Amino acid sequence: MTKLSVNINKIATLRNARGGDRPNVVQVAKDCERFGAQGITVHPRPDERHIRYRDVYDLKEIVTTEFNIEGNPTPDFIKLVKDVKPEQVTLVPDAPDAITSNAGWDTIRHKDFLTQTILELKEHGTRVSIFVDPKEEMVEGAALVETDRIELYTEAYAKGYHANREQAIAPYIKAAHKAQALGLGINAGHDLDLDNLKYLKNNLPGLAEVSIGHALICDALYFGLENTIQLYLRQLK
Ligand SMILES: CC(=O)[C@@H](O)[C@H](O)COP(=O)(O)O
Ligand SMILES: NCC(=O)COP(=O)(O)O
Repeated sequence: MTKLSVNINKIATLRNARGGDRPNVVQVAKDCERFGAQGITVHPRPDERHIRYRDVYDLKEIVTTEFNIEGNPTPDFIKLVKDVKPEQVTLVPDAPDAITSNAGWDTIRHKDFLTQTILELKEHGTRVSIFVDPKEEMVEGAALVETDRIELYTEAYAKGYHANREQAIAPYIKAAHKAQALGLGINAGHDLDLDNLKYLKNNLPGLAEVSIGHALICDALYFGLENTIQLYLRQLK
């Protein structure tokens, strides 16, 4: 079964727009779980443009499914994860000023740093996933840094889907087969939506979890949050 983890970054974007507490991030997370979400994902960025570190502590108290914290493993981020002890942490090599995540780890070049960071986090009882491009050599590198899972960065798939979905998914299938052969769990995320999700799910072997935020929250503006979560879950059946 492929689990749906709802990324609620954009709820915090809307909340921050007025400086108040509406929409309430904690309440939305509770409702997402009540509507069927099998996980909650947040990506606290150094500039706290959307999810703030305070939100992460508050969410830890109420998330009853799986809490997945994504981010660049800066010292502040590592402290946050150690304090909160989520079910999963996903390490992403984002530059502080990146408008959004835009690359996977070079697991070969950063082998020592990733290994040390991953072991430190696993010692705190958190499952570790690392954000990687669909390149077999990067997956091979991931197997050498003690990570539990990889998260395949699906922006390229989403961009190529409408033009030629067979071509768009091909590197992801190869990367997933390589990950399975190496005993790595497989997550996926970034720019997944109601158009491209089912094809990914049906063709990617061993897909354990998708984390979806931007498109899902945009869809909820038209279809409502409960209905939208149900629509995404139906794509994963
Ligand atoms: C790693 C990943 O793909 C998501 O966390 C994405 O980066 C969402 O971040 P924003 O909501 O800031 O775009
Ligand atoms: N890891 C991907 C994620 O959490 C959400 O990405 P997106 O759906 O907002 O592009």
